[in-house]
Amino acid sequence: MSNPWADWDHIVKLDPDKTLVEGETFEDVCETGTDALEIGGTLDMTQEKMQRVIDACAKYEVPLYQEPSNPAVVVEDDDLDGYLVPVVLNAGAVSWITGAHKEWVRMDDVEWERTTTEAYIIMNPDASVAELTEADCDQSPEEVAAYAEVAEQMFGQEIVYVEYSGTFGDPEVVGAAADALDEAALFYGGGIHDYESANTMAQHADTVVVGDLVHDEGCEAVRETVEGAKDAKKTAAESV
Ligand SMILES: CC(C)=CCC/C(C)=C/CC/C(C)=C/CC/C(C)=C/COP(=O)(O)OP(=O)(O)O
Ligand SMILES: O=P(O)(O)OC[C@@H](O)CO
Ligand SMILES: [Mg+2]
Repeated sequence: MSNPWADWDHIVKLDPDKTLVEGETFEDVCETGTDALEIGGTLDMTQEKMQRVIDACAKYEVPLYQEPSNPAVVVEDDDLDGYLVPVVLNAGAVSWITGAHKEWVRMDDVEWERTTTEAYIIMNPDASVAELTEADCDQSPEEVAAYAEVAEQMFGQEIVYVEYSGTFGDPEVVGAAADALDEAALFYGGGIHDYESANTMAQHADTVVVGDLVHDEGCEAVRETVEGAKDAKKTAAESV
């Protein structure tokens, strides 16, 4: 798989278990200016719910990726541009590092040319994803940087994902991860809710991921985060 995310500043992550704001459509989401859609969540995922969102987004231009939270929810669909499959580096339960993946490969004919892993470092202990994976979220900036380096240099990961799902994280942690990476892309997600929060994290991360906001506040709020992320990239480009 080539890496289209090299051009992504902003992703909207759609949770198939949540609804859009009343009166809004997936077309509105696609028109926020986001660079890609990732479909996934931790709790109560099913293939049917995933499929519904894929079908609703298929006809728009924005690249569409599934982020499966377990092998049973993977949807085979040509409308998807690909699969971004988490590997949780700081999981307490080894299943989320390799076990689920082993089962997936055993069960399915994985389309490797459309599949890339995301090396997650989970940092918010209150997130469902932290509970599920029994993640050890007590990590200093130096430790997160070390995880990022391990991901890229030892495990050849193309994407490292600093995940604060549900809360705005520490920019110092994200900056440390960014400094540790050479070629790998750094995704940041968690608590981005306005221009400023998107702008701050996009100064460190290559790509910011916006989740809850689209479901809770809607597309106008998401559009502001797109602007915040894009402005951070513009400013960085101007200063070199
Ligand atoms: C091998 C395959 C196909 C899948 C396994 C993939 C793995 C390791 C998943 C574990 C981590 C996980 C559940 C990632 C899903 C994406 C994610 C982090 C969503 C954020 O979820 P939360 O915001 O915590 O959950 P809710 O919004 O559902 O509460
Ligand atoms: O829902 P939020 O807090 O925006 O987090 C986005 C994403 O990183 C979740 O996997
Ligand atoms: Mg969530």
